Formats: sequence, C-alpha cells, structure tokens
Amino acid sequence: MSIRVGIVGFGNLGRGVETSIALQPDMELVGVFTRRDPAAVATGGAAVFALEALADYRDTIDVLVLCGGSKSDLPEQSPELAAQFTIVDGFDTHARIPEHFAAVDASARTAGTTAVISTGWDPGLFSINRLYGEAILPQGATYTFWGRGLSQGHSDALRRVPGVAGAVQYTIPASEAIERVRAGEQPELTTREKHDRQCFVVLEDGADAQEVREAIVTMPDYFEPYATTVTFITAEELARDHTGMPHGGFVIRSGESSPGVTQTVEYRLQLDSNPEFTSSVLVAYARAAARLAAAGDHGAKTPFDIAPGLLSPKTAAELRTELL
Ligand SMILES: NC(=O)C1=CN([C@@H]2O[C@H](COP(=O)(O)OP(=O)(O)OC[C@H]3O[C@@H](n4cnc5c(N)ncnc54)[C@H](OP(=O)(O)O)[C@@H]3O)[C@@H](O)[C@H]2O)C=CC1
Ligand SMILES: N[C@@H](C[C@H]1CC(C(=O)O)=NO1)C(=O)O
Repeated sequence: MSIRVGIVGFGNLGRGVETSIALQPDMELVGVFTRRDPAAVATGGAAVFALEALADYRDTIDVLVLCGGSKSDLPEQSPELAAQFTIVDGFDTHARIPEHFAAVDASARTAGTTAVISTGWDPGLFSINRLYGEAILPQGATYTFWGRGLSQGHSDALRRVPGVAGAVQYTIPASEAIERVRAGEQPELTTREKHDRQCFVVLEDGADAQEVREAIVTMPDYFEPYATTVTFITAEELARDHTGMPHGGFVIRSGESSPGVTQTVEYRLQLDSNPEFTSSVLVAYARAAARLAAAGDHGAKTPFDIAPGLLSPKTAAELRTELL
C-alpha cells in the first residue's frame, strides 16, 4: 500500500518534494495545495488544488509535507493542518522551535495525528549529529558552520519584509574561525565571529531603501545577531545572477575520551541544490510520520524522536542484513 502524500505550498521546497516523491518506491503524490490560483501554479505534472480543498482529502492523504516559509507560513499552517492530517515541516527558526513544537503537539494530540517538525538539514541532520557528538564525547566542544551558500529560511524572511519584491541571502562562514576549530583550539566563538550574512534585495516600486535595510539588519533571530550587508539590485540582476541555490556546511565535535586522547567527529554536506536536498529529507521523514501515525504514535516529534530505520523504504529485516 503506497503512502499517499500531499504537498502544501509550491515554492522551492514544494518543487523539490514533487521531484523526490517520484523516486520513492512506496509513495504516490496526490497533489499540490496552494493559497494561490491553482491555474497560476506550474508543477512538474502534479495536480494542483486550492488550499481550501484539503478538507475533501482527509481520507485520501496519509501525510502532508508542508513547504511554506518558517517566518510566517508554518507557525500558522502547521498547528492548523495537524488538526486534520499527519504532517511534516522544516520549521527552522531555531529560537522558536520549542513554541512551535508546543503549538503543533497540542493540535496533533487533540486530533490523534502525528506531526514531525523541524526536519531538513539544519535543523534536522545537523541537529542529530550535534546530539551524537555530545552524547558520545561529553568532554568537548561542538561547532556548526554553514556556507558559503544560499539560506532558504533567511531568503524567505527577506521576502516577507514590506517593500521587498524579491531577495536572496548568502551565508558566509568565517575562515579564521574554521581554522581555529580545525586546529583543535576549541575556541569560544560568538555568533558574529562565525558567520556573516549577505542579502541581495529587489525593492518594490516606491519602497524606501533605508527603511527596508533597517528592517532587515534589525530582524530578531534572522539578521540582528550577525554582521549583515544589504545590496539593492534589479529584478533582472536577481533573475540573471541568483537562481542557483547551492549550500552546505559541517558539524564538528572535538573532545577527549580520556586526558590527552582527542577524538573528532565531523559530518559534512555539499549541496548543489539546498531545496532539492532539504525536500529529500522531508520526504524520508514523511515516510516515518506515516508509519508512526499508522502505529498510533501521535503528537509532535522532532528528528531526535524518530528511529532512523523508519526513514528507509527497506524493512527492518532488510536493514539488518544490508546496512547493519
Ligand atoms: N530545516 C532545514 O534544513 C531547511 C528549512 N527550510 C525552510 O523551508 C522554507 C521554505 O523555503 P522555500 O521553499 O525556499 O520558500 P519559497 O519562498 O520558495 O516558498 C514559500 C511559500 O511561498 C509561496 N510561494 C512560492 N512561490 C511563490 C510565488 N512566485 N508567488 C507567491 N507565493 C509563492 C508558496 O506557498 P503557496 O503555494 O501557498 O502560495 C510556498 O510554499 C524556508 O522558509 C525554510 O524555513 C529550507 C531549507 C532547509
Ligand atoms: N535552514 C537553513 C539550512 C541551514 C543553512 C543555514 C544558514 O545559511 O544560516 N542555516 O541552516 C536554510 O533555510 O537553508
């Protein structure tokens, strides 16, 4: 029996989820549900429906993959849709994950659904590797570096600023900080000492550039903690120079298992396409969410709560013989 999937929101992630589902032996895509006019949304072949039509699909969709923006879509959509469906989201406003979890958990427990939140790569796979490092090497230091690459969450946050017609954000890691970490110094590094953020913004006609710049650099959680630059460009330049979405980074845990015995754990990603990779993670967690829901394991989950085997289309017996 295939897992029947719905996509909510059709942007970079939504397109990636459609592509990823086509690669899965045990999944089928029921359709895309959008807040826009369905006729205006071009998919790779998937049927498109108005978001309001979702209520008619409660018996024909096993799990929804929510592809909205974390700045303002998911805080509303995830709790709302968890009241009707098993869902997966990539909510990535780290400072607000506890409150997002609480809101989604209350909704899912009341409805008897399962909701996997904050999966992807960070939060997500990087979070899991930070946990492994700290559980295995209690004496040590953990570091996370991203980029240079395009952050979808920060680009989405830029696009939500009044007066912004289009935007992208690149994350730049501090090479000196990386060198100190790799040298085993275990330095104390502030947020500002690890990354800079470069924003490229297209203004709406009549928007005030200084007001937009100020709204960006002071934005809590996203830009305020960082050295952030804002460059205004034309829509033509955005379309010509900023369509690729490569990214990547690494998590490193350096610690001592006994005095003088240093152990280093590193997990690295190098991504041609941030959205296609993130979508692939969301789809694997959609499989886990559907299985947890079928087993009656309801409420909100983070990637920490989910056994890795649930992500695989292989049976537990196959995993024991092939991957253990
Ligand atoms: N955990 C992780 O590691 C990661 C998390 N993410 C999260 O994924 C979120 C979504 O990223 P991304 O897909 O790049 O965001 P997009 O801006 O591409 O899409 C967000 C939403 O905007 C709407 N939209 C898309 N295109 C248009 C358009 N042309 N006109 C009007 N509305 C549009 C869609 O909703 P609708 O169809 O309803 O209009 C869509 O769901 C990010 O905010 C980030 O938080 C991303 C990467 C990694
Ligand atoms: N959630 C991020 C995924 C990684 C990238 C990132 C950053 O560049 O700040 N933080 O986490 C994204 O939206 O791309």
